[in-house]
Amino acid sequence: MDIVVEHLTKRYGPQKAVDNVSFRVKAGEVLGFLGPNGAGKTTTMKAIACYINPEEGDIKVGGYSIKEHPEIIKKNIGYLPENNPLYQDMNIIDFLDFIAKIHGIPKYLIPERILDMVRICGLEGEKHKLISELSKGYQQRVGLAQALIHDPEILILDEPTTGLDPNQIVEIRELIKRIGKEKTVILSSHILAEVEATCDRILIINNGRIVVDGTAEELRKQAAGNEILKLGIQGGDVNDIFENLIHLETVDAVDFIDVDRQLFEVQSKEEVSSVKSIFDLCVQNNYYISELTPSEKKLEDIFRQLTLH
Ligand SMILES: Nc1ncnc2c1ncn2[C@@H]1O[C@H](COP(=O)(O)OP(=O)(O)OP(=O)(O)O)[C@@H](O)[C@H]1O
Repeated sequence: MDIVVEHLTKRYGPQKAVDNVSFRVKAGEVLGFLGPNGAGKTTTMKAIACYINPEEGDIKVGGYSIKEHPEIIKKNIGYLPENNPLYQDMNIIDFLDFIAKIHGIPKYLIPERILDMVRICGLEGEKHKLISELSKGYQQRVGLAQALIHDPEILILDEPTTGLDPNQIVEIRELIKRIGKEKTVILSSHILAEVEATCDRILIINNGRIVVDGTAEELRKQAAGNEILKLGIQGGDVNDIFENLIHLETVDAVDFIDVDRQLFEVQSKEEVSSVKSIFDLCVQNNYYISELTPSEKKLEDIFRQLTLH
């Protein structure tokens, strides 16, 4: 089932939490929804899961509008809300049984569905424990199990690794990746590395508006701009080398990184590379290159650049 979000706007009082947002998620895709606190991620996800009504715009899930057929959409969506609200005084089996009944799963199918969830979410060893006795990581697995029990085609996970320790984060990401092979997943996070590790595509939202839509690779390219090289040159006076570099036709700017080690940062002009002209310069002057590496802008920097207010 494809998800099509069209001109979605949601206001809280005078504030637009989501402002004319449009995007599409193809069936089978794992989409990372990324943004700083208060960007509008939860609001958008709640609207897709039919928990809130937007003032303007529409969302179609498998062709069904959230305005006309929320009951059909809810059947096809599994939702893990932020902070994962669970009944602490129930054990896992009873809790999943309760959720299965809410979803209207036929009684005779429920035991099998619960066993499937326990297996898929790795809950075998803990299944008779009270939820309050579980670690945060296992509670999150129960949250995933409740979202999956009615076998929805789409899974919406709001910050699924918040509050987990590093080992639990890795485990939950692995689990999401496995589930993502069979489902359409939208996952929100404000951690870029998480989205990059788990998702096919990234959507960045800021102040209620989409600022980027693409793969991590496209995002890097879009923000990469001009070529930047970290360059080490030996065999000549550091200031002469600097002067020679700055006069190369392809070079826009040169900076010292480390004078003693004769390391420079060279920025090329738009859409050209300076690698060949640097090489020719070294040959002409009997210099030699001790280091030449393109410096890649980190995704983290790109994210900050795009979401700075
Ligand atoms: N029920 C509400 N009443 C009033 N304002 C709200 C309500 N829910 C959200 N907002 C506001 O809407 C904006 C978007 O909130 P939202 O929860 O969608 O952001 P988010 O990207 O999920 O943030 P976070 O990462 O902090 O969870 C915020 O400014 C928030 O304060």
